[in-house]
Amino acid sequence: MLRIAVPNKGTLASPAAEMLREAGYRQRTEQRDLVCRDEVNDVEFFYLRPRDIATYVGSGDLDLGITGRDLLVDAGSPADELLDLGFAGASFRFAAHPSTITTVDQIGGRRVATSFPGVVNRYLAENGIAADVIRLDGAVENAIRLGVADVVADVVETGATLRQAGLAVIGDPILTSSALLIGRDPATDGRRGGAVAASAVAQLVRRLQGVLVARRYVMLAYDVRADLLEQATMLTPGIESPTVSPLHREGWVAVQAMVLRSDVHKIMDELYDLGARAILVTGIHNCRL
Ligand SMILES: Nc1ncnc2c1ncn2[C@@H]1O[C@H](COP(=O)(O)OP(=O)(O)OP(=O)(O)O)[C@@H](O)[C@H]1O
Ligand SMILES: O=P(O)(O)OC[C@H]1O[C@H](OP(=O)(O)OP(=O)(O)O)[C@H](O)[C@@H]1O
Ligand SMILES: [Mg+2]
Repeated sequence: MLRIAVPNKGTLASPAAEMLREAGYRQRTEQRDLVCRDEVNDVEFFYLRPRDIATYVGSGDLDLGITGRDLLVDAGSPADELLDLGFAGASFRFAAHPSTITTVDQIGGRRVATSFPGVVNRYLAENGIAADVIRLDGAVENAIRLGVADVVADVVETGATLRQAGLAVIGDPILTSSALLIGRDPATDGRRGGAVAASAVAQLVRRLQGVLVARRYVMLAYDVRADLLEQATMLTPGIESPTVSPLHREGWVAVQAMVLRSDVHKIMDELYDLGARAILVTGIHNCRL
């Protein structure tokens, strides 16, 4: 049975459970449940603090986990990134009061408050900057106002928290984060499972990839005159190749192709201008490509 770590609370918890549900897995119904067995799929889910998930997966005590890239780097865990799950996007950045520090060079010799000391120390070491890292649990933006630090390093999503604290970002992002599926690469991990576990992991990855594709793409269907088919299918090449079926109406064909959800309105306008009609968009619930 595969054992998988899922965030129990915070930003990652509900989108992670939602994605697993969409991939066909059973999830807990009570917020306080710590374990959920999915007998049908032969998987057991453990609900853990997202910060601890890289540790459990890195040690091999759990097979897979969902956590943020910043949390994975912070833990210094040997777990590998298996799949970017496309949610909980954020960057991890330095910030300070703009009247004090505005460039990364000026961080040397200063006090940096963060709840991600692993990420910050790695960055400082790689860039040859000597600074004093102060570990705090959260609300680090307050550390400057309270005189505990000169610089903060924290997760920035909208930037609203920094603005409210009167702080401005310094330099480029230290890293760009999003939710990941993490695990031990079966090619390099001799300790658990063997072929059966590797194929179970591959199946779970395929299911999650199916959800990602279903979220990004829609199915577009339309009718077009056969002599315009080449031009129309240039607009809708599909992923492999569009499906073209005969229509009862002489000289016309029906076309079906997957298109990016973000492009669908532009493509529909272009197809209409070309002469296509009965242009229909439908959602994809799931897929295996
Ligand atoms: N606006 C955000 N605030 C915090 N974390 C975010 C945000 N957007 C994305 N994330 C990502 O979510 C993960 C942090 O989740 P975590 O549950 O540890 O913190 P949280 O959501 O701030 O919860 P809490 O601080 O209440 O424990 C990180 O990978 C982070 O990059
Ligand atoms: O750029 P924004 O959209 O404002 O989001 C980023 C902020 O949200 C998080 O704080 P959270 O509310 O989780 O509090 P915490 O610092 O106590 O974890 C994070 O630590 C930043 O402070
Ligand atoms: Mg937080």
